[in-house]
Amino acid sequence: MPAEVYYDDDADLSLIQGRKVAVLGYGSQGHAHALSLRDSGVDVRVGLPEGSKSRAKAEEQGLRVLTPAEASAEADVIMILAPDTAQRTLYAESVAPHLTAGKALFFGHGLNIRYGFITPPADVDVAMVAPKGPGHLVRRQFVDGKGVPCLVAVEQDATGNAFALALAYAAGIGGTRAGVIKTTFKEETETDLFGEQAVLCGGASALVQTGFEVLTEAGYAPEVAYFECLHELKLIVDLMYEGGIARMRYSVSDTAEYGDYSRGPRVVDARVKEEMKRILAEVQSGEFAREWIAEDDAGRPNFTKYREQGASHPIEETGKKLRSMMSWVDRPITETA
Ligand SMILES: NC(=O)C1=CN([C@@H]2O[C@H](COP(=O)(O)OP(=O)(O)OC[C@H]3O[C@@H](n4cnc5c(N)ncnc54)[C@H](OP(=O)(O)O)[C@@H]3O)[C@@H](O)[C@H]2O)C=CC1
Ligand SMILES: CC[C@](O)(C(C)=O)C(=O)O
Ligand SMILES: [Mg+2]
Ligand SMILES: [Mg+2]
Repeated sequence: MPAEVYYDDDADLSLIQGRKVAVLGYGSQGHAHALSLRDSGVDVRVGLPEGSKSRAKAEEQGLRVLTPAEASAEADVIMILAPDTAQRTLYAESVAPHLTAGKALFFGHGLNIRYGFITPPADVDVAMVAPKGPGHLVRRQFVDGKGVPCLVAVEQDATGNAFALALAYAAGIGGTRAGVIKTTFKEETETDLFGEQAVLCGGASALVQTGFEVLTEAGYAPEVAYFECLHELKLIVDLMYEGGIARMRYSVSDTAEYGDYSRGPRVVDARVKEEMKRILAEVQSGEFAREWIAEDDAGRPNFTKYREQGASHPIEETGKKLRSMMSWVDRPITETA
């Protein structure tokens, strides 16, 4: 069944302009939501712990910063944009005591609701506004008068108005300029986790690193391998983004197109598809979510090791050198914050 899509004309921005909104967290998503809501005429406060390094940034950008508990007490729409692993404790200590009947609890990703780490009371609205893109792009698009498409879902509709309120919130961050798709917490959470693990982050990183290793181990220059396996990937993905895989195949040489058809399925073969299915099953059963929360509770020993290994991969050193020669590429990721 095709998804239902909503645009600016379907949203009533005044619904969110008439509420007090607390954005808890001021990272990638938090800064984009808080600044864009404010610019859309919404009464916003940011909730951050006393020692948070994000406090100074939010204040510098003209936002009122309170503790998460103070912000939750004051607001009637509370958007949780702290890291997924911090949300359980943040909710229990600072949000739940102030979550009185008729308030709305919003999320940017459904993990804590989907896997039962947070169970809100029955008399509040529970909804999600999840931009399908990184927060810095969400903000940049909004400032440019455009928007990043969002997913909107309602888990609990205590007031009968939860979807309209979520749609208004999505309009406030530019989402309805691009299109908002109605989904469920289950669908958003499971597809988001699968997508970032198997394709977007895990799959793509492993593909790039492995291609780079094969070329450099065979004696080719790391700089040439970097261009082939990482730099040009953006150019290829941009073509897919603009017009699908067909547009990319139209634009590359016939030689590349034949290599794509005849060799690509040998790289991502039936074994890889089976592994993707196992990854999806771990997401659906909650095995991944429980593993990740336990990893965080234990102080992230594996995460830290993986991060160090990734940072010391030879492709990073080569990339750093090459990107410094390309001024248009080497720009800070926090430029919108
Ligand atoms: N990154 C993205 O683009 C996307 C993220 N999401 C979802 O959005 C949510 C936020 O993720 P993301 O923006 O990446 O997070 P970030 O890690 O970028 O930022 C987290 C923010 O929360 C603050 N924070 C940490 N602990 C607490 C706490 N206990 N109370 C309040 N604030 C706290 C951090 O402050 P400090 O500076 O002190 O660390 C920081 O400002 C997640 O649910 C994620 O899955 C959804 C779509 C895309
Ligand atoms: C692809 C990663 C993501 O799901 C996102 C930016 O949408 C995330 O969790 O950061
Ligand atoms: Mg995502
Ligand atoms: Mg995600």
